[in-house]
Amino acid sequence: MGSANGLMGYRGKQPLLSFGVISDVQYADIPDGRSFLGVPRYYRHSILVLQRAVQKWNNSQKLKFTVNFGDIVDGFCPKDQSLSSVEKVVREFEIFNGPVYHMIGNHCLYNLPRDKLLPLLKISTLDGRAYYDFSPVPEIRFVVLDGYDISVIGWPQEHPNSIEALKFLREKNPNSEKNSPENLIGLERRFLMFNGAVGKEQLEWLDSVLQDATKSKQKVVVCCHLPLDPGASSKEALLWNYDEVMDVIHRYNCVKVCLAGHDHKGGHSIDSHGVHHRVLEAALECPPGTDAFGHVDVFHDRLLLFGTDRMESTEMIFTP
Ligand SMILES: Nc1ccn([C@@H]2O[C@H](COP(=O)(O)OP(=O)(O)OC[C@H](O)CO)[C@@H](O)[C@H]2O)c(=O)n1
Repeated sequence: MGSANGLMGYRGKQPLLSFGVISDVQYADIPDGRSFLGVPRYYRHSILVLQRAVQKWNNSQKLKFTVNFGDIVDGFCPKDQSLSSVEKVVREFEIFNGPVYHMIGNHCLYNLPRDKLLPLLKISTLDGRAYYDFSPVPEIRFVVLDGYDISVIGWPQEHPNSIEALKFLREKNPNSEKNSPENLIGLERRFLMFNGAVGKEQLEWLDSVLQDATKSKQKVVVCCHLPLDPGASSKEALLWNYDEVMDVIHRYNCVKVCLAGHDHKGGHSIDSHGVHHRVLEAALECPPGTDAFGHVDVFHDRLLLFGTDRMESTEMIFTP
């Protein structure tokens, strides 16, 4: 993924800023298991990966903040331990010497509803919304999307977003098991219950943020638990309306990189408009003693992801 030489060549140059990344910790105090497709999952070890990440980020002394790409606690966590487990993982993040920006994933929402989860993750938005942006240096803006805005998980059943999601899912996925992609063809395989969509209001908000970033000559990094490009991800892991989100992004030239989690094996692509998509490898799938986290150096013309162990390093040179 990317060129190791490129990364080495840039060592020693001063980035605009650096930040830490980790995804899909999916901690639970339960024995090791496997995914639906048989990939081993190490539920107790994943928090050790996070601890080593925080230690390394703190030792580096150069990271301005860190980003958690969602799914901090696994859905198999016993429900009477959901709250304490989320608190436990959040406490580990808080050992980091700087701000931590969280986003929500499906597994977070299997454990706690939005009204309980968002305050713990310090996502202080209105009415259960979980999208926001921030600008750590004047030249760069980060946009964090809420991929479960329209979703059948996390909202009360009678919430309009939950009703809209159920209607959509029934239309798009005829299987009685709505997490099953059976008989769905090609990109239709993303219409699964464990995914979600960005709603109309959020799309409008995204458009206004990108308009403002363009006016301010900022380069933008978009972060979302769910991947936004089929080239970087399994079809089954994509945001339901990744195409609508990318249509908004492609109206502007300011978004240079989209980062995501959810598809645990990771991936990298450059789309038709030159936007990089990097899906991060999951902490959950690290066999004991191995790691998957990293830090990103941001330059005017590129992002360099320095991955540890199972997280691949990636050079993402911006398309002008
Ligand atoms: N083909 C599949 C895949 C999964 N399921 C069931 O869906 C639920 C969630 O799956 P899970 O793998 O736990 O979801 P993650 O968010 O950890 O991972 C993301 C995906 O791997 C993206 O590719 C669970 O109940 C599975 O059993 C399914 O029925 N059919």
